[in-house]
Amino acid sequence: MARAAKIGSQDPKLGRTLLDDPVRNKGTAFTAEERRAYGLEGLLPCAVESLDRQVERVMQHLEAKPTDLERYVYLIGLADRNETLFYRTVMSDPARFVPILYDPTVAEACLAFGHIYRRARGMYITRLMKGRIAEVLRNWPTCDVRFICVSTGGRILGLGDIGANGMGIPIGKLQLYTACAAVPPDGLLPMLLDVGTTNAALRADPLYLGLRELPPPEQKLDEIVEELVQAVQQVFPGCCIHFEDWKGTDAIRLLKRYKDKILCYNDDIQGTAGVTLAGLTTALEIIGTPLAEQRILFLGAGSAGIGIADLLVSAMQLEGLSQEAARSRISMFDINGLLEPSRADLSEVQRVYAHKAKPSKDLVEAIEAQKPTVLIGVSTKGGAFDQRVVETMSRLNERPIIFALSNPTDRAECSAEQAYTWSKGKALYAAGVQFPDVTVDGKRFHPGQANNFYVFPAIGLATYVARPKRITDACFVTAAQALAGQVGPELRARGMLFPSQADILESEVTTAARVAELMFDEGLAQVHRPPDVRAWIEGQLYTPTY
Ligand SMILES: NC(=O)C1=CN([C@@H]2O[C@H](COP(=O)(O)OP(=O)(O)OC[C@H]3O[C@@H](n4cnc5c(N)ncnc54)[C@H](OP(=O)(O)O)[C@@H]3O)[C@@H](O)[C@H]2O)C=CC1
Ligand SMILES: CC(=O)C(=O)O
Ligand SMILES: [Mg+2]
Repeated sequence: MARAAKIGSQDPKLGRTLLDDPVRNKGTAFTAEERRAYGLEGLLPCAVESLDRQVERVMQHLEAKPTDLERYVYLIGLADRNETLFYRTVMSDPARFVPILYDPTVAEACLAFGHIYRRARGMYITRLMKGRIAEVLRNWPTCDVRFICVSTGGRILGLGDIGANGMGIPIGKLQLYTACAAVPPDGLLPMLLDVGTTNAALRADPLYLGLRELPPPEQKLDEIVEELVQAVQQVFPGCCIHFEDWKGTDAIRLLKRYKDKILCYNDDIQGTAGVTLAGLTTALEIIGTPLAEQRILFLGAGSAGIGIADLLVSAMQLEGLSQEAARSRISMFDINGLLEPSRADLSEVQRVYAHKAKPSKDLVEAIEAQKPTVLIGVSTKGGAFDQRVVETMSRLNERPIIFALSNPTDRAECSAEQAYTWSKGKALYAAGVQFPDVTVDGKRFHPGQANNFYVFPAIGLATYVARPKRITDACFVTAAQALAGQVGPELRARGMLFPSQADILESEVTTAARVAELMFDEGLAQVHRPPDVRAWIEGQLYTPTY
């Protein structure tokens, strides 16, 4: 589905307006006829170029930039000038551009957000708007908003609380809905719920763009969130709220509160769980043992850790274990050590993974005691899987599964090179970022990238087409199964646990089709079921053409 040029009027003054509108601007691709009709003559050089020629120029500009952060700034500027050209560029080579628009470059962009800021690309809601949030939402120029990705900036990647600087994440996540899954970009609204920040350095930065105050207590935060959620239902009915990168405890509490009440999901909890289950499914098929027989140890027991653990429990139950037996196969270790019943600092959701064991603050000691077959890092602690950790896992297991999921690159619990070298090529490894290939003893390994971008754009696409009432946990299990099903023998032989990023659109559409089928099967979808779901989805995909 190409985006309509939306040029109807014969107003000769329209030209300037068109050039300033990123959705309708074609730049040098306006034809001679259009230039005459819309008062564009003289406002452009005489060459009339194709979209592909324009992409060629963009590629040259990008080539000349010295860093990925500068490429990021350039691409965001391009999106502000000409959205079609922006998406044509990034969709032409997703494996190259996803790491620039998103993880890991977006981390640098967020840290420098107030300094590289050009223009607002979404909405900023603050507590100062309390009582008027619906009125403020109406300031957004379109009422057909299909997705809001909202963060408080309370936990951005593994960077901690960076407040309003976190806006880079909702912008990037929604750009990936389109760049990876061809969700039409018109109805996507990035949002920063600015509740202040605990980050004193940022509050003192003269170029910081957010509220310079500490976040409110939980109850006050929840009141603002409740008003925002209700305002979204009123102003943008049918809109899906995608929660992203909130402080872990807020993320878990709010998902529990809203998941059965409104159309929403939390990507860090549910999307991450989906991609991890997919990677684990593939890894276990390579080894040839079922999930229900694994012992899984997490480093980190926050929103991502709990989300993954809970979904793994559901998946083990599908393999026949009771909930209790499934939970008993999962242990967790956080900043205060192994989760066990004598710990007084655990939340309700953590307590179910606190099994009777000797208290320990030493990860290697915990590994020796628990004998995990799978080690998953979601701790934000770069380098936490040191040589002793990887060697211990490799001594205990013929093929240790080691997922170092913390972002960005320097927060990964271990690098691909470390995992393959220290395990002597035995590890089945994935990380949140894409590490380069590694050669150990003459064998080349292609590390997996277990990042939720394999899942959330597909959930977005399925939601876009099927308009479900709710997004359930089953949607994420289905997404994981669909994703794992796409890693055939040839990819596995290369050590790959996920589909190739060069084929990301194909992968997301395949996953979305399975999720949409489930939405119809479970009575969640609110549109008429078509005879061929996949073909029906393909007919609604955005293509960046003029
Ligand atoms: N690859 C992917 O797709 C995704 C990756 N992530 C990454 O996972 C990480 C965690 O995210 P999330 O769970 O949402 O964050 P949270 O803040 O909710 O959780 C972090 C957890 O790690 C623990 N922790 C902190 N420091 C250490 C340490 N030094 N040693 C052991 N544990 C520690 C925390 O303990 P305490 O609470 O006591 O401080 C907490 O349990 C982030 O880096 C994020 O980028 C997240 C989502 C998706
Ligand atoms: C990838 C992601 O969502 C995160 O690191 O928070
Ligand atoms: Mg996230």
